[in-house]
Amino acid sequence: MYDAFLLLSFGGPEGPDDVMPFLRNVTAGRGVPDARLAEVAEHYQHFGGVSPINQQCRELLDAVRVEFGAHGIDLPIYWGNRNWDPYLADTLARMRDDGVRHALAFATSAFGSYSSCRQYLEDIVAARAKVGPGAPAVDKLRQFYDHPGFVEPHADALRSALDTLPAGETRVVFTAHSVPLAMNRTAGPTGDRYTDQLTELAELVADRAGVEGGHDLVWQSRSGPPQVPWLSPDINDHLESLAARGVANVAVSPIGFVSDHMEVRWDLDNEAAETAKRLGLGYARAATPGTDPRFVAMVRELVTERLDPATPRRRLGTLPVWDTCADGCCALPPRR
Ligand SMILES: CC1=C(CCC(=O)O)c2cc3nc(cc4[nH]c(cc5[nH]c(cc1n2)c(C)c5CCC(=O)O)c(CCC(=O)O)c4C)C(CCC(=O)O)=C3C
Ligand SMILES: [Fe+2]
Repeated sequence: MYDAFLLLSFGGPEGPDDVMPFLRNVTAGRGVPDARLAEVAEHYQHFGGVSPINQQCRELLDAVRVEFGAHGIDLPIYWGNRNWDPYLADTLARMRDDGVRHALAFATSAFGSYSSCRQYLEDIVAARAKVGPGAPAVDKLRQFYDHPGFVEPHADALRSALDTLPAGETRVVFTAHSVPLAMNRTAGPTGDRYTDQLTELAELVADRAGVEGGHDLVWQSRSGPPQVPWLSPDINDHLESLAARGVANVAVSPIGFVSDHMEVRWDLDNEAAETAKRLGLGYARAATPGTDPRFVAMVRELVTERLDPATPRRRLGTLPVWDTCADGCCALPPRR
């Protein structure tokens, strides 16, 4: 039934001149103030205008190709992005030309919510419409927030980060991309699925990393106009509270991310690390899954379970997951 694999990702600039056009693609019609765009543009320019996400996608594709080969999965592999080259519509046109009829898509986000799930489904619809007759059908793989191939690399990375910290009271801080409160309210079939999944994932990772004495879940990389409420606290504000409480060290686990996106490289490795330094907090940031063999095997398992319904569907969490999202699930929240 399925005849191709598609990596569906966010996309990112590949040089200084790409940065502003990329940011305009991301924020078209989203009401993000120019001042915020200028600030984020600067983050990208610190890296020569190159987002780390593209290289990470290429590495994941290479690893998936090897993994498929080792497990006899004979699907051609494609890559298409929402916001930058290779654009999804161009990829779908190429797939049509290659004779692809029905692809399985792995999106580089583990969670529900408009930004992390529904928007990818809309990207598929829009790209198919642009390609027109003969565009391949594309089915997105299930949300993998609680798959052991995602949980275990995060847990091991947290353990390693904890092991680098000096003596003293250490707090484990899980972090994910903030979203508008209204977006969390429409996440999943009954709302709040984004925060519920992250809350459960934080517990799964903390358990497996042997964390004792509790942990926090906080938010980062807030965008949008200041009068719109987003998930809080922000990680930097939270570090202030921890320092005020006399905590000596923080181990930061970016469970909201599959790889070291700009939000990890800049907002954590630079901004949050500086905040910690200013406050005299010891700081260690845990690695993201990237191309951890368990994460790559997870991608293959998610494909296999769709090719062969007899395949066990591994997961550790308790919230419902499904293959096909209902209409209106993770809807775009109303703008005020
Ligand atoms: C939930 C979520 C994820 C995680 C799930 C997932 O992975 O999908 C995510 C990922 C990413 N977000 C990214 C980049 C950006 N996100 C922006 C803006 C926004 N993100 C939002 C949410 C999310 N974003 C939202 C609600 C906005 C406001 C505008 C809107 O409603 O859409 C902006 C505009 C400037 C700004 O930050 O204001 C940029 C540049 C990159 C690429 C990074 C790289 O280059 O490595 C990645 C992986
Ligand atoms: Fe984003």
